[in-house]
Amino acid sequence: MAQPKVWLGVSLKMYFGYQQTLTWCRDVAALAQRHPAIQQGDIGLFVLPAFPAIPAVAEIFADTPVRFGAQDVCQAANGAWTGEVSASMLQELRCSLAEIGHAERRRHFHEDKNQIAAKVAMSLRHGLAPVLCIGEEQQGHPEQAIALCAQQLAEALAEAEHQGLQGSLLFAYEPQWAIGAPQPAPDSYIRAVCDGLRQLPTPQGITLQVIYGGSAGPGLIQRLGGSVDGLFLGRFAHDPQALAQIVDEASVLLKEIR
Ligand SMILES: O=C(CO)COP(=O)(O)O
Repeated sequence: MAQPKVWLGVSLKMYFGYQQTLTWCRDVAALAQRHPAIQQGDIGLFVLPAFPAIPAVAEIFADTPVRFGAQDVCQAANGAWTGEVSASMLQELRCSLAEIGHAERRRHFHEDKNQIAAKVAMSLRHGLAPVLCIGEEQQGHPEQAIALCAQQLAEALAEAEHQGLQGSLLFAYEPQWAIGAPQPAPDSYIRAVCDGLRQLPTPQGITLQVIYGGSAGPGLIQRLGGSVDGLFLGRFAHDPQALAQIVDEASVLLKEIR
């Protein structure tokens, strides 16, 4: 299947309970069913619920183009890794994506670059597109952010390159200072950084699309224009109507710029 021109992804983090997750996903499934740009594959919608909800979410999205995946994946294939979930089990559950290296996991669970590189490789090995989260801690100049992200991207892809793995990767540029904030990073800042990130080299056989996350919500995708390949949403997609508005904005943008 061709890659969508615009991605809209939502991580539910640990905000919703089980039933609340399913109710929200049913609303998203209905949105996907009625929206031509999603049906035609121009907009790729994906949802990352908490692990226990994945089988039920898979049922809800079964007859829709909505992709789903996990918020994390184990770096090891299987074995004595209490509390972890393997890439192969996610594959069995029909996940197509695995989020890796979110700032909250780096902060609370001290995930380091070696773990992240191993998770990227493990995901690609099992046909899961990594949603690789990278972003600077403090706001500075766009050039500094690009340099730091470039280094983190190279580190995250090192193991996959070493193993000669192929696949597509979503690079979620998430400046840490803009996550959980009242508003996203300034438009000009996001555009400058994402324009730079889209030029970064990748190992042969690995393709990359850049999406922005960090207090993204209605109005942002149009302001960013063609500088990003989509958005990675959190809180501001909890209201299904807000998500529907963002989908509408993305389809207007597609008509304008592509
Ligand atoms: O971290 C994010 C997406 O994974 C962004 O979350 P918020 O949009 O809630 O800041």
